[in-house]
Amino acid sequence: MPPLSPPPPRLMLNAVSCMRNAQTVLRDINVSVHDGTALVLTGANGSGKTTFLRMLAGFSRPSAGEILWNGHDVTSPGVFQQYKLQLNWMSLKDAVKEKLTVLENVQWFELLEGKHGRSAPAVELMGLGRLINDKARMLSMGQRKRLQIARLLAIDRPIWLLDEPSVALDTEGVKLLEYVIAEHRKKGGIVIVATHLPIQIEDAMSLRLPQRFPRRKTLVDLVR
Ligand SMILES: Nc1ncnc2c1ncn2[C@@H]1O[C@H](COP(=O)(O)OP(=O)(O)OP(=O)(O)O)[C@@H](O)[C@H]1O
Repeated sequence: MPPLSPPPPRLMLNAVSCMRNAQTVLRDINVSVHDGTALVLTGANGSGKTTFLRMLAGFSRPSAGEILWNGHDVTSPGVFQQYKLQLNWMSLKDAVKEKLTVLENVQWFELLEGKHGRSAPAVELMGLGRLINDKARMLSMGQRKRLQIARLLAIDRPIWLLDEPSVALDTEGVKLLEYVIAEHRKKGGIVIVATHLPIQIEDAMSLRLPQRFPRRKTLVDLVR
């Protein structure tokens, strides 16, 4: 029997560029992402990390190149409908509904997904069990972030797009985030993270986006 060829990447970016506000933010990006892997995006403020995630989420289209999911261009209408059901997008805007309880905030998304029974364990895992019936408006910033992560777990889609997921989390919260990322990958899930803060993600691929404009001297340079 001939040697088996490795499986094709689940996601592939071929020479992708992306414009925002008539300016090229991302230029000629090539990345292959297989099941169970993680990609960490780093780079200076404004280098395009959020733009990268937004483009993968389908909010912006590539201005050049192609994004392939299972070998199909995600911008094709038939493909996009299926592709977007694979995605779980966690942005800095937390979409927490203040008048609902912590549990209802997670269940709301779970129900939309046609699933049930995952919300309470997810809330417990994220250390919010004591607050499960409290109104979400009572939550601190870090607790709101934990609630967002509980939603990821309850919705349980394969491709996670996480924009600064550890902002506002305490040390235990970051450990929980690292744990849920590792568990998701063990199940074959994909995690793409934009971050400035160190997160321990084993064997993650790293993509550092270049600074977009030559840097001008700042007050910090002058002080140095
Ligand atoms: N809504 C918008 N409309 C037009 N241009 C935008 C918009 N949001 C961001 N940009 C521009 O796109 C570029 C990349 O922004 P982006 O938010 O992707 O960077 P980032 O790497 O995520 O930055 P940060 O580290 O500050 O979060 C920036 O130069 C910014 O000015």
